[in-house]
Amino acid sequence: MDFEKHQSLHTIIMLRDVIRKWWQMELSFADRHGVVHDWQRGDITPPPNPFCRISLDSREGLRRCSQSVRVLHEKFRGNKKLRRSLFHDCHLNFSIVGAPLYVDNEYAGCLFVEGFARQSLQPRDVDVLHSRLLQFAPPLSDLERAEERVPVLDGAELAKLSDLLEYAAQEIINNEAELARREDQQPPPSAEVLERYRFEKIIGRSGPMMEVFRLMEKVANSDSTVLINGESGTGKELVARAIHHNGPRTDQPFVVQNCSAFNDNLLESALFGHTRGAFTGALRDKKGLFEVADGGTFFLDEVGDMSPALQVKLLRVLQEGTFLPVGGTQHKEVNVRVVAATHKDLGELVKRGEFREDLYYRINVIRLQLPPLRERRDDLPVLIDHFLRKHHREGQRTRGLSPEALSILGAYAWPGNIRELENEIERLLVLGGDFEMLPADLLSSRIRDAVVPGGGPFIPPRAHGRLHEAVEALEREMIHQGLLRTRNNKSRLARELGISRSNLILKISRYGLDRGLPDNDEPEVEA
Ligand SMILES: Nc1ncnc2c1ncn2[C@@H]1O[C@H](COP(=O)(O)OP(=O)(O)OP(=O)(O)O)[C@@H](O)[C@H]1O
Repeated sequence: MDFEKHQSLHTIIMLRDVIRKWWQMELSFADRHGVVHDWQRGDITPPPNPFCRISLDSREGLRRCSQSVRVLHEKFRGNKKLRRSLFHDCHLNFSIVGAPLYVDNEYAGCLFVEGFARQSLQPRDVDVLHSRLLQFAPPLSDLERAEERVPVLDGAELAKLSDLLEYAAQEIINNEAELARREDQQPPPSAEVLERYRFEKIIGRSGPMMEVFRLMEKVANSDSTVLINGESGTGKELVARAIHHNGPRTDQPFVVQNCSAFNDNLLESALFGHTRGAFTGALRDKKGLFEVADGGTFFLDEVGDMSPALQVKLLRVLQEGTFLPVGGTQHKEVNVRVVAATHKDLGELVKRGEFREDLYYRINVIRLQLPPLRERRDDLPVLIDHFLRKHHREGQRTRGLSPEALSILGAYAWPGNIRELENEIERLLVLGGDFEMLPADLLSSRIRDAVVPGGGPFIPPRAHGRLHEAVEALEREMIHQGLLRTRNNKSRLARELGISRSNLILKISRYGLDRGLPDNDEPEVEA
């Protein structure tokens, strides 16, 4: 959830004011990973509680405060039934109170207020507090005054604060639903915009692609860093190029580098260049790609595969526009717009400590999510048509696909996405010889077998015989295709089909569809 868009809500402004006036504390937000974005950005309003102020000021203290918030967040995340406020004691033994946020029944983060005591501090408490603080900060000179400034909330006050937090959370949830409703009602992108992307050869007219076009239109003219997320072959590079060509840097270079293509040393030298003698074989100075891209756009593909050392260097380029070539002693300056892409969940990598959190927030300014082809099947006919024209050779008859071939392509899960579809169509055209309509048996066996195990013919729904048998045949087919498409994710498929998970499992077993399928489904906690 993007908390920014709720900050200006009248109710949130009022509640924030009330919390400040009554208790001198701050209303804060942690996202669905338990990350407090304001703190990450260094945007910390100094709390009057001097112990908390010192803690938030120090690197280690901030880490411990964030960890304390994360414990509260884990309690919410671990139990979907917890919808009311909760308390937790922080690393300094003060209290945090938080209220969870749910959007579409999914946990989306929490609102919290921290840094208060639940009863007056005793001299012994102050000593303990002070000694904990000493673990990462210099001694406090005036302990007595510090102690007086700690907000103390008794039971009744605490109940009020919890109510306010729950109220604020409800306001945000309502606002989120309202924004989603308005988004749904937004008019589709203008004909001019669609024409432009058609020119860029980005084909798509499904809902998810319209959303992508709308966002592209917004980001193209800005200079902000963009993160494109999507499985392999979904068109990340194509979209990055279009963003570049539709923005002010279009006359400047567009440079591409895949971060998983080289080992660390080679990648560093490719990105940042090297000086003569920097390593064996470096016979002369060599410009890095960041320098080549100066003034233009740099598309960094598979950014999630960058080593920690290179992540530091990339962060510096993004924050300061400078870098040091390998073996160099002088920083170089560049003005490059970075469009990064990955098929990985960078948030997850951050949690596992494999991707720097500060870099994540720096590149995740605007995120474009490219849908996999299986989630935009409406685009299949236009994409097939596009690739039939694209790979049509001079002198060949214009050809189409037989209905049976089309229905197999329509049912296939396309793990390799548009790249796989394009290759398949190109292959069909080569193999098709003089066929007017390309038949299903020319399709790759991989595709035929996945759709109809054993490679038998695809049976379209019957239009004759007994109704209940035809309905059962259709139901079986839909579940079967769904299992292939979702890779056996029963929770997701049940949601898509609009039936309960237990009902789906019963049907799978009744139709004997559970044989030979990998069991990678995760049980879902029911709300
Ligand atoms: N919407 C689209 N319309 C037409 N062609 C597309 C579309 N999306 C992707 N393609 C084509 O599919 C192929 C793969 O696209 P691209 O290289 O941009 O994907 P990618 O997500 O960057 O893949 P990878 O992560 O494997 O590098 C390209 O030939 C591209 O032209």
